[in-house]
Amino acid sequence: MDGPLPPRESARFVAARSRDVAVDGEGVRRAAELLLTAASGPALRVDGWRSLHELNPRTADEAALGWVFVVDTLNFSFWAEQEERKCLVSYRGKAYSGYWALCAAVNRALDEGIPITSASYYATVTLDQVRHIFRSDTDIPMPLMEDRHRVLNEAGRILLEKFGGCFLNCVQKSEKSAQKLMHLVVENFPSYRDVTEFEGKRVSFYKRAQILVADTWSVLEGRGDGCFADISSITMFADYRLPQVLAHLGALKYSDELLRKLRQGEMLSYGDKQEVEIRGCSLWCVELIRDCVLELIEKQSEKPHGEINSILLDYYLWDYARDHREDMKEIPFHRTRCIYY
Ligand SMILES: Nc1nc2c(c(CN[C@H]3C=C[C@H](O)[C@@H]3O)cn2[C@@H]2O[C@H](COP(=O)(O)O)[C@@H](O)[C@H]2O)c(=O)[nH]1
Repeated sequence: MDGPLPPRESARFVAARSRDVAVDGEGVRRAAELLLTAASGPALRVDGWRSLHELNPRTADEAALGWVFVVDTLNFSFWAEQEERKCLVSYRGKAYSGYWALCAAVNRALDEGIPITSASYYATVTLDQVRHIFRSDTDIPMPLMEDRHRVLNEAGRILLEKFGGCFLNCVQKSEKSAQKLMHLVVENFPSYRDVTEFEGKRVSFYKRAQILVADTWSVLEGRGDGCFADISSITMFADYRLPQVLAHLGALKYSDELLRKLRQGEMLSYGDKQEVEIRGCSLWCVELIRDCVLELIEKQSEKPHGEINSILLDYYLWDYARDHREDMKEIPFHRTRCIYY
């Protein structure tokens, strides 16, 4: 059986048939203009990944890649049932939530002498140890703890069996191709197989596999083993924050029926028609925004130093969503519990 449509083609297919979610041309242009103002700044640069985020690794070595691999293996489903009662992890005097709580817990474990980024450790780590490592300051635990334990054991065992326990070996097998690395990850690590069906077609968004490639490129600052010739073929990462910020910017429109569901906090299952429409249209929307940004850059005199791609636009929009949480309260995010995003 042939594989699923690749992410970009999946998004195009879904967006063309979507009924409850639509990409808005005017909103795409407005979002592109917002991003253009950032294009010459530090945010839309591959070396921004480290300098802008204090929890990210300070080095560009094998240990840093090991950190990226274990974090992106667990990079899913942090949203809380009630925004005011959520998992928090304090690290070096600062409390973090969501994705950053995951990073803070990993760094806290390393400081405590727990080798959480070592495959030989997390291949056999127990559920109780995982609960301790990712413990919350509040009485609200990080969601899907049992799933986190399972995917950690699975990823650790496979990394030991197939790549000598070292993610750098997997990166080097990709021979500086982002697509090859993404497929190596999806073929070897089942928890990364973000594939579903839409109107009879198998579609893929590969959110965690793509962000793993992007974070590998970022932690290596696009140099050496991270100098991927085809890095711009990686799309945005179809999570639950990007749709929210794209809707907030007017680039994505929801039907009244879907908006009512989202406002009521109704859960959508992974693979539901409306859930796939939200993810597919978001991915397609960022592709159109990128095309628009590149068009606008063509028209202006000074050019940004490096290539603007969907990864850098995604990172910027994701950070924007976190910084504008208050302004976005009216736009709910969709609630899906799964290990894929
Ligand atoms: N589209 C996209 N989704 C991303 C990321 C990140 C963090 N990555 C980079 C950002 C800074 C670092 O430099 C990392 O490289 C996490 N997520 C997703 O968001 C959700 C968590 O959200 P909240 O509950 O608010 O923490 C969850 O699905 C998580 O998987 C990204 O960048 N883009």
